[in-house]
Amino acid sequence: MKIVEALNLTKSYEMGGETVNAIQDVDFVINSGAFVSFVGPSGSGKSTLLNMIGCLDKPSKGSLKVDGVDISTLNRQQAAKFRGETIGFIFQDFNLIPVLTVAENIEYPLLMVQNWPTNERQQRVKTLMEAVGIGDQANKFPHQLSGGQKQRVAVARALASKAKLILADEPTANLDHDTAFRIIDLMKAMRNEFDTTFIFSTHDTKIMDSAESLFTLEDGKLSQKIQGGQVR
Ligand SMILES: Nc1ncnc2c1ncn2[C@@H]1O[C@H](COP(=O)(O)OP(=O)(O)OP(=O)(O)O)[C@@H](O)[C@H]1O
Repeated sequence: MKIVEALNLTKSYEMGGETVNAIQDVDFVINSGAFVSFVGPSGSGKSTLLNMIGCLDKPSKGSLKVDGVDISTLNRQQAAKFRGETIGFIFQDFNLIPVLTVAENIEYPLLMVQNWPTNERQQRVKTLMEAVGIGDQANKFPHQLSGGQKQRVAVARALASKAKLILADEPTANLDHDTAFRIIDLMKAMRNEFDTTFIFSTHDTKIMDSAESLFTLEDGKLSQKIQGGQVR
């Protein structure tokens, strides 16, 4: 099943009278359950592309379907609901809420977006903390954690509401090399365990080898794919 399908996808920005084509006429398909990376240098369009897949931004031209929904047809409210139900996010700077504990950070999307009963919520948080290897950190606050531990919390939070698709924009950019590999391995293990799809971006050529499918972006164009990805 296709989880993301892009056809002639283009995103342009107007800057001081000039048009910047951040993504230019890109076609690709990502299947459910894939572990995919978009790789490219700074400014190649990775964030622009992930923001569109995450329904945070709309295409200028072409079509983009996520879980079968043409995202350009959604208004702000519909996009927010769709995101909450379908997509989890992992950020390079972790984006944990500093005044909440580890367990509360993971629980947060279940409270804000989905109305789960208390006992199910707590069980879900416990399961995820154990799955990502932070079962003993539940009551710590983000500032008491290492970078790798913070990103483990963020991975658990992204999985909390059973998202079909997890988007991670440069998830290893603020981690040392070994920790970066461990986080990518963790994401892959979580893909297997929780039956979701992971799409991450990176400019790190060593990290990208961990992806099962790889798309290369250059100046907003998809120039290459390796392994199981499909560029049409
Ligand atoms: N809101 C915006 N307004 C104008 N131009 C933008 C905007 N967002 C991105 N761009 C331009 O689009 C191009 C792609 O940017 P994008 O942030 O997607 O690249 P990236 O590959 O994610 O880079 P990085 O690795 O540095 O985050 C760049 O030329 C950038 O300057």
